[in-house]
Amino acid sequence: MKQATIQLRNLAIGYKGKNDTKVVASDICTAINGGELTCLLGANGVGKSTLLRTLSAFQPKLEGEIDIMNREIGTYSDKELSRTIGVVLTEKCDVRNMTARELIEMGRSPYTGFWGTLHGEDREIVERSIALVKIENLADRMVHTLSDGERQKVMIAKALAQQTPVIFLDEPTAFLDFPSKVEIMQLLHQLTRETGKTIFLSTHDLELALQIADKIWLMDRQHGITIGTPEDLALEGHLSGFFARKGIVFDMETGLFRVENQYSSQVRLVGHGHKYAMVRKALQRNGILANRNVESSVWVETGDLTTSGFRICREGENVIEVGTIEELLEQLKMEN
Ligand SMILES: Nc1ncnc2c1ncn2[C@@H]1O[C@H](COP(=O)(O)OP(=O)(O)OP(=O)(O)O)[C@@H](O)[C@H]1O
Repeated sequence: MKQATIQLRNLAIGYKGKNDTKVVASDICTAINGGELTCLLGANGVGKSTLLRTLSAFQPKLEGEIDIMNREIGTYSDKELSRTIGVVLTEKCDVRNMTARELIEMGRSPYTGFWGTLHGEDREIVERSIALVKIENLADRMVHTLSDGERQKVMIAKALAQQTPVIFLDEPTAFLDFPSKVEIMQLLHQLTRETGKTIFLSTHDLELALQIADKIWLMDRQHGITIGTPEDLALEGHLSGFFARKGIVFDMETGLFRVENQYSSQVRLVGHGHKYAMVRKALQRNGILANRNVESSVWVETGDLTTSGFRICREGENVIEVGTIEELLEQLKMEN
C-alpha cells in the first residue's frame, strides 16, 4: 500500500485581488503518494503552475488544507520547508558570476550553517547529484552561458542536492531535446522507485507522461482534477474525452495519442513486421488508408526484413518495384 505523503482537503487555489478573487480550481480533495511519479497534465492556463506554487507554499491557498507528511503546510518554518520540498520552477533564474556547480551547491543551504560552508559530505552529495543528471561537462560552466535545457538540468541537480523527500517540478522537460526529456523523466521515475521520493511535476509532454508516470492528474476547467494510472484513465475514457479535439484520437491499442488522418483513397497491404508497419504509417500519413483488410485493385507487397524494397501490384499489370518508402509514395501519388 502506497503512503500518501501529501493530502489535499477541499483545497481552493487562485489569486486574491483588491476587490475580487480569481478561483483557478476548488474542492480539490486527493493525495499524492510517496514512491510514485505523478504527472499533472492540462491545457494552457488551466492552473498547473498555480497548483504547484500553492503546494510549494510560494503563494497562499484560498481555502482548505495542504498536509505534507501529516503536517499542515502553514506550520512549517522556512527552514523545515526547504528540507522537505525541493522546487524546480520554469522561471529563468537570473544568476551571473556563478558556476553550475556553485548553483547546485546552494541546494545544500538548508543543511549548512549561516556561512553556507560545505563539508565533505555536502560536496559528495553535490557531485552525486551532478552525476545523476549526467551534467559533469557543465559543472564548471557559468550559469548564464548555459542553454535553457542545460540550465534546466542544473536546476534539477540542485533540487536533488537538496535531498528532500518531496520534489515539485513545473514543466521540467519544457526546453529539453527529446532524448533529454526521456532521460529526465526516467531519472525522476527511477528516483521515486529507489529513494521513495514523492515527485510531482507538470508537463505538456503527454506521450512521455503516459508512458512513464505512475499516476496522471488531468486538470480541466469543466471536470476539475481526474486522477488515475494512465491505463485506468484510458479504459475509463478520460484520456480520449480530455483531448477530444479535432484531429487527435486516443489509440487504445498503443495507449497513445495519434493524429487522426483523413483518407482520400485506400490500398491493400501484404506483408508483416516492421516494414509492413512503416509502409502503413507512411501511406496513412499521406491520406491513404492502408492495411491487409482493405479492398482495392492495387496492392503493395511490403515483404519483411529479409526482402529488399517494395512491390506495387495491379491485376493484369506489370509489377513496379521500388527501393524506399519515399519512392513508393512518389509512385502511388503519380498513379492517383
Ligand atoms: N498573478 C496572477 N494573478 C491573477 N491571475 C493569474 C496570475 N497568474 C496566473 N493567473 C491566471 O491563473 C490561471 C492559471 O494560470 P497557470 O499559470 O497556473 O496555468 P498553467 O496551467 O500553468 O498554464 P500553462 O500550461 O500555460 O503554463 C490563468 O487563467 C492565468 O491567467
